[in-house]
This record gives sequence, C-alpha cells and structure tokens, in this order.
Amino acid sequence: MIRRRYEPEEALHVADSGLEIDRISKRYGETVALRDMTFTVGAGELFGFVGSNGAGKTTTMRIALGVLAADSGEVRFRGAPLDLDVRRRFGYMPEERGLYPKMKVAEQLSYLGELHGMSRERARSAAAHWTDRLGLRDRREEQVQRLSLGNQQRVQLAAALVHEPDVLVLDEPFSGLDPVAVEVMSDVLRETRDRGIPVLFSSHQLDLVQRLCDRVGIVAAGSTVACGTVAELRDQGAAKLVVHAPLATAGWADGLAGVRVLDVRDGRTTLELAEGADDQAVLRAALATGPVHEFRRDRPDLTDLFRTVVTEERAA
Ligand SMILES: Nc1ncnc2c1ncn2[C@@H]1O[C@H](COP(=O)(O)OP(=O)(O)OP(=O)(O)O)[C@@H](O)[C@H]1O
Repeated sequence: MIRRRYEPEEALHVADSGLEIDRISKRYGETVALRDMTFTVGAGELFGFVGSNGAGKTTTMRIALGVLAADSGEVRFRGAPLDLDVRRRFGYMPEERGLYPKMKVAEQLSYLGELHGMSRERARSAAAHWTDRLGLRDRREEQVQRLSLGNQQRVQLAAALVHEPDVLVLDEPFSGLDPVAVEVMSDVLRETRDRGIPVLFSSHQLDLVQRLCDRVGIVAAGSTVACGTVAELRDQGAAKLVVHAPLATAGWADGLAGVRVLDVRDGRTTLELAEGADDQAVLRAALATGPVHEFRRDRPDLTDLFRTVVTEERAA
C-alpha cells in the first residue's frame, strides 16, 4: 500500500516560479472528472502525469491551457492566476493533435509562430530550428497529412515549441513513437526543462516516466493520490522481496502474515510486504522448502506503485 504522505498544502509552496494546479474540480454532467486536483510543476522541472484511462489527465491539461473551464479551483503561473496573455505563452501538444493536414510543415510552423506574435522572420527561423532539431529537415516542404504518424507527432512537438513558450504541456507525447523518436522527444523535453521551463506531460509508459522525470504525479478518479520524486514515491510503496527457492512448490508463501505473492517465475517468487511484515518469517518458510539461493529486498518501481493505486481505487 502507498502511504499517502501527499498533502495539497505541501505542494502549494513549491512552485511560485512554476505552474500550480490548485484544487481544480470539474464535472461533465453526472461524471465527476476532477476532484480537487492539485499539484505543482516547478520552473525547470520535468513532471510526469500518470493515471488510468479516464483518471482526469487530459481534462486537467485542457483546464491549465484554458481550453476548458474548471468548475472551481485555480491555475497559476509564477504565482498569478492565468490570463489570456500568459496562456499564449504556453506550448501545448493536445491529445487529439491539431495540425492543418494540407499545410506544409515549415509553412505551418511559421504560421503558428506568427499567430503567437513572432515576426515573420523570427517565426521562419524558429521553424527551421525545430524542424532541424527534430529530424524533419527533409520534410519541411511536405504536407503534414503525407507524413507518417510519428513524424506528424514530431511536427506537433515543434508546433508546441516554435513560439518559445514559458510552459510546456504535452498530452501523451510518446504514444506511438519508435525508439529513436522516443529518444529525440526525451532529449527535447530535458533540454526544455534545462532552460528553466516547467514541463508537464502525461504518459502510460511508466518505465519512461520513471527514467525521465524529476517528479511524478499519480492520479486516480480525478485527484492526485501520490506525488513526488521517483525516489520518494518508491520509498513510500510497499517493499518487495525476491526469493529464489528452487524446490519450493506453489503456495509455499500462502498464509504468511502481511505477505502477498506478486509473481512466480523461474523458481523466483516476488512478494509484497505490508508495513511491519516479518521478512525473517518469510526466510524461515522459504528455508523449510529446501535451499534458498537468493533472498533480497527490492523497492517498488513506478509500475508497482501504479498497480497498487489502481487496485486500491477499484476496491474503494
Ligand atoms: N467531453 C466530455 N464529456 C463527458 N465526459 C467527459 C468528457 N471528456 C472527458 N470526460 C470524462 O471525464 C473523465 C476524465 O477524462 P480524461 O480524458 O480527462 O481522462 P484521461 O486521464 O486523460 O484518460 P486517458 O488516459 O484515457 O486519456 C472520464 O470519466 C471521461 O469519461
């Protein structure tokens, strides 16, 4: 079980230089999409937003962008509520994507730059820069609709970045990308973060989020249920125990107090230990089956934490 140490009050002091999502609630008719959603993304922080389908990630991002209005709560940037001018300084990669299919790549990017107030010359040079950086140099004169989906996604990232935004918000930017494109996307997000920009993105690729992000927010049923650095989150989750007892038969760990079997593979049993569970009792039970070749504690990874949150959510 994840120990719920996360309190909204704690989060709010973090980022007066960054993006604050402060107790946002939103209903669609009878459906409660967000319930006091709260978290912050500091300046120069790469924040991963994870949660099951329908947990409320897209709704939160749309509200942050001003595409959708919240029923209550507030979004602030650098300590002030957002107005139109501040929102124009956001870069957004929406889930539904949103490029003009018939427009050529470079033309489209310069156009978007100009729409955000750049001079034609500056917008053109920004478009050239980002097509270069994202490996689209040879595609500049192609219509977006003729590109592969992965390349369209690169253009979409360029579109979010072309006007040199102060905040970057991306809805599932990694979905459908090949491994090379994943690396390009990761590098660009890190570079953007390193320029002091808050970067918020959602993803279902938990290994990637774990590797890439400074902090992670896990959402369930419209609220943040855990938030912190990957290390902090991993420390909060239940410890795992990996036991290699080759002669053990199925069910050897059944009935041990505070112990749950997560996985049995190649003679190795992975167990989850509840707080206060006696690992020495597990060792004795393992030894009772025969030799024990391996017995080690492991911290949960983001996938384990996520599984716990989703299981608890379903049980609630
Ligand atoms: N336009 C809408 N009308 C009615 N309900 C909606 C609408 N948009 C979202 N919802 C509901 O609000 C909740 C949150 O949806 P949201 O799209 O924010 O989740 P998500 O975390 O982004 O999911 P996914 O991972 O599938 O993209 C869901 O119950 C969804 O069905």
